[in-house]
Amino acid sequence: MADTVKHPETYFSQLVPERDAVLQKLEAEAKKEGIPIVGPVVGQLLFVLARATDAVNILELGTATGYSAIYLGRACQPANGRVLSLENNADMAQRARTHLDQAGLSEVVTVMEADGLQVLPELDGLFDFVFMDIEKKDYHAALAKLTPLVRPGGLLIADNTAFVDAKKFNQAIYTDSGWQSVQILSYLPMHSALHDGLCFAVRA
Ligand SMILES: C[S@@+](CC[C@H](N)C(=O)[O-])C[C@H]1O[C@@H](n2cnc3c(N)ncnc32)[C@H](O)[C@@H]1O
Repeated sequence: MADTVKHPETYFSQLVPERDAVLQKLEAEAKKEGIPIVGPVVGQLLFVLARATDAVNILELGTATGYSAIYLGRACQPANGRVLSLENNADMAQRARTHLDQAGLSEVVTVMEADGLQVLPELDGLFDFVFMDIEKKDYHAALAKLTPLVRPGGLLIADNTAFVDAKKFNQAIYTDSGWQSVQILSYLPMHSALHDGLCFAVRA
């Protein structure tokens, strides 16, 4: 059997991607204020997947201060893509807009102050890529509303699916023939909850 590194958590923590000054500032604020941002590993994962899937029409549910939106915006910017990010807290939405401006992404990412559950049925267009990171108890209701907005072959990523509140969503996407999904349980260095889950699903 092949040798594996002795302490994978320590080892992979040394390989966490570098961040620029704006992202580092948001990480410091998140730590100080207890804001549950995705952190640099999931952020880079979103970037890689959005870039790899050539996503140009991206939807995010749950902006907070704009940390994950920066990764999504940077992923689609070269292809002239756009991100619509929904945030129901007015103060957070405003902070995110300021940060996205500082990151040079104000033309790429639109932060809409709205309750995702209410506004989803009113949205037009088909999205290539959706990142869901709102209250986990609302994932199940959000799934029904966002499904018609995802193009066939589009990707849905849901964060924190190891939270008990996400179980109804997990069961629904597992059994829904309209989605092909997979859940990963992983050590994610600098992720908000170290031994958490992530769901990846592609629209049939
Ligand atoms: C986990 S944080 C988002 C973190 C962000 N994705 C990041 O990694 O930088 C969740 C955010 O979703 C917002 N939120 C919760 N329920 C929502 C809803 N129904 N519609 C829109 N935003 C919601 C909260 O106010 C909070 O700012």
